[in-house]
Amino acid sequence: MSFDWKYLLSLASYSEFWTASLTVVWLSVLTWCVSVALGFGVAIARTEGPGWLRQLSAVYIWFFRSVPLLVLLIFIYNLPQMLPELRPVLSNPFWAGAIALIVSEVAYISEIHRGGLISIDRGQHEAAHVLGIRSFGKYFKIIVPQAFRVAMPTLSNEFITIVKLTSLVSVISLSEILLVGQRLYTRNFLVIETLVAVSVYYVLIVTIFTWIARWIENHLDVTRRRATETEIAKTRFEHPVVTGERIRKSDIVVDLNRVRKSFGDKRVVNDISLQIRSGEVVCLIGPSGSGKTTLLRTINALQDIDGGTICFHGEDWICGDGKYQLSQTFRDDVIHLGMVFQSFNLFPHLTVLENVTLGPRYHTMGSADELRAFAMLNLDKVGMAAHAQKYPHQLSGGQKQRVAIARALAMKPLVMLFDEPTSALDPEMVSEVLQTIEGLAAEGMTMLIVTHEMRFAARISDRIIMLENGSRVAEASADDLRNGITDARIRRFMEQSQH
Ligand SMILES: Nc1ncnc2c1ncn2[C@@H]1O[C@H](COP(=O)(O)OP(=O)(O)OP(=O)(O)O)[C@@H](O)[C@H]1O
Repeated sequence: MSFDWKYLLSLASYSEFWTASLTVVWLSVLTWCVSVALGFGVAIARTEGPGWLRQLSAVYIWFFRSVPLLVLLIFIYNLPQMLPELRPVLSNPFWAGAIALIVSEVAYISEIHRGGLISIDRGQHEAAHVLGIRSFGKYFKIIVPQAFRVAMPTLSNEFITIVKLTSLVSVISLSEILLVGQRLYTRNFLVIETLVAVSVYYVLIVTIFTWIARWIENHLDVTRRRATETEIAKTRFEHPVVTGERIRKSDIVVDLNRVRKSFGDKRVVNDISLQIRSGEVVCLIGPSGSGKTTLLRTINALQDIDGGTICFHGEDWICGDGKYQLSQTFRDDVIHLGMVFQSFNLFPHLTVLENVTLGPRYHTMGSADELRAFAMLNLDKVGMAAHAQKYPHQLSGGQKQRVAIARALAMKPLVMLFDEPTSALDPEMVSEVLQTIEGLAAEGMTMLIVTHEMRFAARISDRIIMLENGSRVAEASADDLRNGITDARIRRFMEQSQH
């Protein structure tokens, strides 16, 4: 028996195949889109939810990955026998098929999303925290877009799997491509030719969607975008003083009282009390591992404490005595503490301008035009206005850190916390960041800075506090800094660090 080419070619214009192809496309797109959306919910519940929700999502994933799709299809299609009220929906093979596919795919796709979610650096969550962006906004604007980009190649692969899985829906009589083919060859017995045509229709669909997926992947990949510099008229920005003139006020902005923190058996912060007054610049110095970063991070609750209390502007803020507790206003007020991280923690999927406006826009701190203007003003202050339309990967380390400073300033903070802002920078980029911080000090910004840059610390500080093994061991006052540091321990440490 010879291969019937003429018959095969005639199937190219067989309208039932085209109708069935549209059904397959519609069913696959619907399944993929709904499963991608619901899968995110399950993945977030599995990674971040309370214990019971994590368990529930784990059981869902385990169960529906174990049940064969064919069994699920037949079960759902026949469910109206038990629950007749479901008949209007489930007696339609398209909807029964779509529901079975979605229920099964959510289990698989949520695991793909989980891979994307756990690949996102912890620093992204921390940056959202210090900008006061709460869970929903954080996931919607920061985490999910990045996780989606990471998961996209596997998700597009899953789409192709779904296209092929739709052929199983023929068991509940949905007229998809395979069923149309089966009906044909049971009439004409041209099995091979008909199955070749069936395959060609599937290949066509998969090819078109592979192109579309590649286009989406490329579109989401910001590293492919060209860097564009923004033309800036030099006189355009007026720089208001950030926190008023540099006057020593008596009001205490941050007040730490006997703060303690241990990791396991190791006491990392040991009964530290520290007051920072408005307009004051305090540097924390000390050997590596002495607890400087941990102490700084307790102030905005990036790190919890085991004991002691922290007040912000005279109000109870964090309590570590007994059960660790944040004040009721903490979530609203945390935006008044600007934070600059060692590793910048810029949002890589957003432009420089979008990075700086994200927090103020989330908190509706003004109209879009006002926020854009204020962001440009802050970018100009740190010398980055010309780079407003670039993405973080298009910047040097020093430039990234200056954008991070502008992002913190855009929230109009009352105090800025710097966690070793130059440690991740090449030596030639350190000075540009230090100059920016010195500019803020000159404007009267209240700052607490963890640094290993001793000359900078001596130049900029009103006070230097030295930690060792988690304890506050020495202090250099404003007088000391003006007239020469008398404390031998600080002097020795600063001299050693400069060599
Ligand atoms: N999440 C954590 N879990 C366990 N141990 C931690 C954690 N964070 C910090 N530590 C430990 O706490 C100690 C103090 O760390 P911290 O980063 O506060 O020191 P540091 O003075 O800032 O050091 P460096 O100057 O090197 O950054 C170190 O021994 C560190 O290993």
